[in-house]
Amino acid sequence: MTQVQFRGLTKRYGDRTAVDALTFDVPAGAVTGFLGPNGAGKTTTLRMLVGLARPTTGEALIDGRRYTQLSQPRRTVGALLEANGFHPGRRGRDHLLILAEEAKLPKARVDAVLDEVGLTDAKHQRIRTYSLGMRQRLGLAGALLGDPGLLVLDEPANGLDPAGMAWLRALLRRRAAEGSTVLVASHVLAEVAQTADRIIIVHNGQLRHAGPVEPDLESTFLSMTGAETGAGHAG
Ligand SMILES: Nc1ncnc2c1ncn2[C@@H]1O[C@H](COP(=O)(O)OP(=O)(O)OP(=O)(O)O)[C@@H](O)[C@H]1O
Repeated sequence: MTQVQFRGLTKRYGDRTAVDALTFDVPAGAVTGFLGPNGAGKTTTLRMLVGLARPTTGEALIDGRRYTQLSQPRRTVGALLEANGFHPGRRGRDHLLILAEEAKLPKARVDAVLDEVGLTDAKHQRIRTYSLGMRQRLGLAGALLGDPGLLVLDEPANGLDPAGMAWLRALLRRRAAEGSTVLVASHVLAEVAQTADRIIIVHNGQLRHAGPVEPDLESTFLSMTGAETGAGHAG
């Protein structure tokens, strides 16, 4: 069971505060949807959780430690933050083999995760030939490689077709049922309503709401994020 805690987490870029004193917990054995308008600070928060950005103040803790203090990060945390960071000329399976080798994970995990994300038939294709949805699946395969107790996913449904979204939902539900901690940032409220147990809503870097998924998620979201929601706060 992997516990995640945010304590006064703050990130400033110059005089812009992207993440503003966020304090909340993410429970194990559940899918937590992380919601907020464009520019609300979701990606920055997740990047700090997985050690890709340094907090200005405060901390993001995984089982009481910062990401950089974890002894086996890939076995503890699986992250999908952007599906563009691939070498286009590399084959899907080779990409995962390199990750496995770096993390000292058994090669057998590569074929297991390729199967889990439905890419077995495409594993020898070069990544440049992959569709966006296939890249998302490859990114997820990388996140699953170390069989981690915590999944941190930023817009994982991007580019997935309806069958892909149903598959992703089942995967996240299964992981949570097995005791994993699953934190998913998304814009797609309908998808979150179907997948998540709990929601966190942020706006202007601040926590606006934390609680179980409610029947009318859209109303909750709109009231917590105010009239600015539709105003295109793309940062
Ligand atoms: N490297 C950076 N330098 C300067 N400002 C940044 C940087 N990264 C993020 N920001 C700013 O921080 C704020 C939060 O951005 P962030 O990407 O975390 O929001 P988000 O909730 O993930 O948005 P979206 O839903 O559009 O992906 C925005 O105003 C953004 O412009």
